[in-house]
Formats: sequence, C-alpha cells, structure tokens
Amino acid sequence: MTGTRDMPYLVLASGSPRRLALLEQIGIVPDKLLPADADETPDKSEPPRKLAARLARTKAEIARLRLETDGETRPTLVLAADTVVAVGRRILPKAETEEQADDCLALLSGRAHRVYTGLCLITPRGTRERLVETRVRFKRLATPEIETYLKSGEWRGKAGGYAIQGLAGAFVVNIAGSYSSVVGLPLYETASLLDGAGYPVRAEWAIRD
Ligand SMILES: Cc1cn([C@H]2C[C@H](O)[C@@H](COP(=O)(O)OP(=O)(O)OP(=O)(O)O)O2)c(=O)[nH]c1=O
Repeated sequence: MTGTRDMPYLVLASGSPRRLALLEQIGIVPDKLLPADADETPDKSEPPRKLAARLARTKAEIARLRLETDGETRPTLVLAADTVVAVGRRILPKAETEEQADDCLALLSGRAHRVYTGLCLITPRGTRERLVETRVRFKRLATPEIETYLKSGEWRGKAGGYAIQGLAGAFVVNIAGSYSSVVGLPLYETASLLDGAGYPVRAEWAIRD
C-alpha cells in the first residue's frame, strides 16, 4: 500500500460479519459499515433471482440515502448483497426458529437447490449490479443428523437454514457456481465491480506496485 492512491470511500451496507470477512479475504477493508434494514418479504410470485437483486439494490439505496442525510460529500461506493435460497420457485426463509430450520433441511435433504446472491454497487457514476446463481446438492439427511445440526444453532439467520461454511459443509455432495456467493458475497464479481468503479483490489496493486 503506498497511501498515495485516490481511494474511493467504500461503504459496506451490511451487518453480516461473513460479508465483511469475505471482503477482507481479498484485501478489501471498507471504510464504513452501514447495515440497511430492508423489508425482505418477497412480492407476490416474485422469482428468487429477482428478489435477491431487488433486496441488494434496496439495501444499497437505503445506505446511500443515509449517507446523504448525514451530509457525506466524499465520492462514495456503496456495496450491498442479498442471498436467497430456493427450491425451484419456492423461496426458503432466513431461519429464525428451530422449526423453520427443520422444515428447510427436510426440504433440502437429498436434492439440489439454488442459491442466488444479488450484488449492488452504487458509484458516483451510476449503479452496477450482478446476480450470481449457484447450484448446491445435499445428501439425504437422516432425522438424527438434522436434530444434531439444529442443536448447533448454526442455521440461525441463514438463508435456507444452513451455513455451508460450517457443519453443513458435510451435507454438500456437489456445488456448481460460486462458494463465496453461497456464504454471502461472490468474490470474483465483487472484485470485478469494484475494480470497474476505480477501487483498486489487492491483486491489481501488486501488479502496479
Ligand atoms: C446459504 C447460506 C447463507 N448464509 C447467510 C448469508 C447471509 O448473511 C444470510 C442471508 O441473509 P441476507 O439477508 O442476505 O443477509 P444478512 O441479513 O445476514 O446481512 P445484511 O446486513 O448484509 O443484509 O445467510 C451463510 O452464511 N451461509 C450459507 O451457506
């Protein structure tokens, strides 16, 4: 790091520690965290991919408005994401109760589902978006296995009632797409959006330095 570059001010519109950790994994540390409290209820017959895109955009817009209200004048990049788990068109909840997580796991057992992560980056020159789709196939889960998993509490607050980065990693027979996207932030697409908006990602720095 030379400290001489014009670094845009980067705001991560998220309260998710996983999204922050994923960004840090690729050498990006946001200047500010601004969790955006969006209503995550799907619209009537809203397809899962549209929901993920819409919520990512809504979170980014809420954060940008707050910055405006707070009188922020620096050129700012606002990054937000939303992860949705679906079986076909059926959108699974972000599990908040053991019963919800139990229902999700029973549905995911022995079949494939899709994880959609919407990404939105608001820049001074406009809004850029990406939608990343990943197919995940779970093994068949026996009842005692589900019961043990429920006791772990790892499902709490997770879309689809599981976290691939934890114990549920052992349920995954295969995955086609982006692992980081399932965890909550697709790293390739994030780096590419930020780079396109003039935010230097670490690999770029290494080459330029
Ligand atoms: C499927 C899956 C989801 N998740 C998480 C990612 C997201 O944090 C969460 C889905 O909820 P989101 O609404 O996408 O995000 P959030 O409310 O946790 O955070 P934010 O403040 O950014 O809105 O589920 C995992 O951590 N691992 C997984 O394997």
